[in-house]
Amino acid sequence: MSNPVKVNPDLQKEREKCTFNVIELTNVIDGGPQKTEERKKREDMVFKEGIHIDEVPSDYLSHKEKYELAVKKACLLFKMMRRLQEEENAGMENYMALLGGTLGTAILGDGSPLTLHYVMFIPTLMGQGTVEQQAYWISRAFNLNIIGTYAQTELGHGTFVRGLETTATYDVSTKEFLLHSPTLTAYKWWPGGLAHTANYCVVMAQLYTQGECHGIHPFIVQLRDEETHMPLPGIKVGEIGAKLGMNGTNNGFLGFDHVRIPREHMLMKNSKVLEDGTYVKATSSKLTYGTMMFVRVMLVQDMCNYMAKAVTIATRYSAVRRQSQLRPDEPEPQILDYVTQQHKLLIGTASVHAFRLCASWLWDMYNNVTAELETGDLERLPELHALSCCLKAIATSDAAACVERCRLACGGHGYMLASNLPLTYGLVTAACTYEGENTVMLLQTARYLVKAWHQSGAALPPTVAYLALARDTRLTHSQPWRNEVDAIVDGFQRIAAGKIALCVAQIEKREKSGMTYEDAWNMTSVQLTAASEAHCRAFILSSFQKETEKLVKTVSAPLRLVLLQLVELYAVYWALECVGDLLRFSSISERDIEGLQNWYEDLLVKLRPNAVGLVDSFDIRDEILHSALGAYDGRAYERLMEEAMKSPLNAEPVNQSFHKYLKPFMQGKL
Ligand SMILES: CCCCCCCCCCCCCCCCCCCCCC(=O)SCCNC(=O)CCNC(=O)[C@H](O)C(C)(C)COP(=O)(O)OP(=O)(O)OC[C@H]1O[C@@H](n2cnc3c(N)ncnc32)[C@H](O)[C@@H]1OP(=O)(O)O
Ligand SMILES: Cc1cc2nc3c(=O)[nH]c(=O)nc-3n(C[C@H](O)[C@H](O)[C@H](O)COP(=O)(O)OP(=O)(O)OC[C@H]3O[C@@H](n4cnc5c(N)ncnc54)[C@H](O)[C@@H]3O)c2cc1C
Repeated sequence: MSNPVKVNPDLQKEREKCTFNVIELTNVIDGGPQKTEERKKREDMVFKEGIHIDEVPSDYLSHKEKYELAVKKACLLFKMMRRLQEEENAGMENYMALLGGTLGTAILGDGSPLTLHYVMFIPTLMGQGTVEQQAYWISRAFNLNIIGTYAQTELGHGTFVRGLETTATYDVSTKEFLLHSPTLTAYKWWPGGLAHTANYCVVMAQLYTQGECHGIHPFIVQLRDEETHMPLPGIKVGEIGAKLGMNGTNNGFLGFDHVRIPREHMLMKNSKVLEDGTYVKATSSKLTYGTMMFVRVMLVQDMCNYMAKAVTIATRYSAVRRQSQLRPDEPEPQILDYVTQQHKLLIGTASVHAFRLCASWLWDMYNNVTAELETGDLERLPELHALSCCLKAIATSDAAACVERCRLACGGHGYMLASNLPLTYGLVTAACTYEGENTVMLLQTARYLVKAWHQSGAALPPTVAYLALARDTRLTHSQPWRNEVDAIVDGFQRIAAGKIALCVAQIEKREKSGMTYEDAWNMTSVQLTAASEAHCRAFILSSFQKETEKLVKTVSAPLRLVLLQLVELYAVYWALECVGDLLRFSSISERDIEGLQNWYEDLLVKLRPNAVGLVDSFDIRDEILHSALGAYDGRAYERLMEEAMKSPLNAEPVNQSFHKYLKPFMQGKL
């Protein structure tokens, strides 16, 4: 971390009072000193290229210019990556390392038109293509000889994948599929990079062969001529328009008018259509949903990157900003001294650690289950699906709440685009919808939980094993409450189990009163999402605690203390947020709640001196933070003024609209 000459003195003092070694924590976060060094080298290399430098801040560009800049940056970045690949023979892992961390969030800016190529097109080729198909397509895609995207969502359907309308009908006479959009609502709508960037794409379409529909399957379709980039005959493609955020991603629409593709362009690792039109079924129809699961798993880590950025910006700014009066006759305090401010920010820091550990746990599970799937073992797929759905939902919604809280914590200056908090919010809130809308994701997990509830105890998979214990109602309120992290984890498991039990009972009651199962489910769905959230919170809390306990065995005593305080803070924060549920489902009392509140306030006091050290340890460079408020040197006011001077309106003292409109209007001549 470079230490510029002039650092704001308040920020400097914060750093001096930090009780642990910031670099030690950075190493822990990166996975070891070696990894920190590698990351820093990658960052140096990228920033030396100057790809991140904008002549004019992109906020002042038009929609079209923003797209053109995003394409330019993506090309420069990949030129560099190609060079790297040649020099160091680096593979996909290197791409992930480069773009998967906070560095990725800086280079991609307000989204990139090539993200979908890497995040979904290539993974779909890898996960859904046969060995021959992979050999043919992956190297072309990896070298960017072709650019692809993932076209699933349609104007009429996003969530309900089974309801997609695009058809792929096999014509045995020519051994081709006919891609067609029978209605306006069948138009593909949303895919990133689809509008003007991709020349190929994976299309999810209803497969028809021998007169029968077999559900949705993936097909590779060429969209544009490889030389002229003109859309091919029968392809209607364009951009869907300006959005709340992600305006660099070039989201598009796509319609087909009887477009023919060779039979070999159906990705056939799982299901197949033979030359004579015979359909061969996959071991599970849900394997087609594999890419979505991959991205959901990746998103949990991605959300940590955004939360870490937001909380770094808001915490440093809170150390620099002085406002109001805390004690009479004393100077205005740093806003970080207000306990309400600590309450807003420290939970953000703790959340980064909690989700980081869960993301890593989930990534390992994903890799293990994927390896099992390769051998035909599908046993753990439902558990992984249930966990990735609820973690995707809670990570994205917590991240959106965290970024918004950080923005509000910066007062008016947080509202400035120069703070980088609004753009970050735009990126994060999009993730609440894409890759499975959050309510829908929670209901998928609830479906699994209800099933698990009906299973016998011995057969329960590890992440729901606690249900067996909690199902024994005699235990529910028998144990006295203790104000300890263990008790809070146990309390959350009881909340989850209690809510699932109530949902199951409600559904049964409603069915007995004559409702169909589906209607009873729908009537109970508000409670089902709450049960699912509680299950997820129990999982996050228990993983955060267990993984941190393992981790602290290898760190110095001062750092151990701080990391354990973060676990406590996270646990007590959520216990207080869910105090009604704890009263309902655990043995907690009013007195215990007072104790919890005191414990929480004590933790804020203990963590306050380390607030800046903790965000410094995320080691996010200024180029990545891209914020006038959050830079390492704390020169927030100077930077705000410098950014204001970049406004095109400040290029001239009088704007032409004065002479054209204001003056005539003021003089009654307009
Ligand atoms: C220069 C740059 C370079 C960059 C390089 C960067 C490199 C690295 C940097 C990267 C950082 C990251 C950045 C990210 C950026 C992202 C960008 C944006 C991406 C956004 C993409 C999208 O937005 S893309 C569309 C996603 N669109 C959905 O997400 C639809 C949701 N909708 C469903 O997903 C289904 O529709 C839904 C509801 C399950 C029902 O499906 P359904 O109706 O068929 O199923 P049912 O409900 O009937 O369930 C029937 C049984 O299937 C089971 N099951 C269901 N799904 C299953 C599954 N997946 N696996 C196993 N089992 C599954 C279920 O558990 C039941 O099991 P059981 O019967 O045993 O109970
Ligand atoms: C920025 C962005 C990028 C995207 N990129 C891509 C891409 O690259 N490729 C791609 O294919 N798609 C992409 N999408 C589309 C995205 O995957 C869908 O928007 C998402 O899956 C939600 O579907 P929907 O828009 O149809 O919402 P809807 O399903 O219409 O949701 C609307 C409301 O209905 C509720 N609802 C729907 N079904 C249920 C249910 N069963 N039970 C209870 N409530 C329900 C939802 O909770 C929500 O409140 C992108 C979307 C965004 C915003």
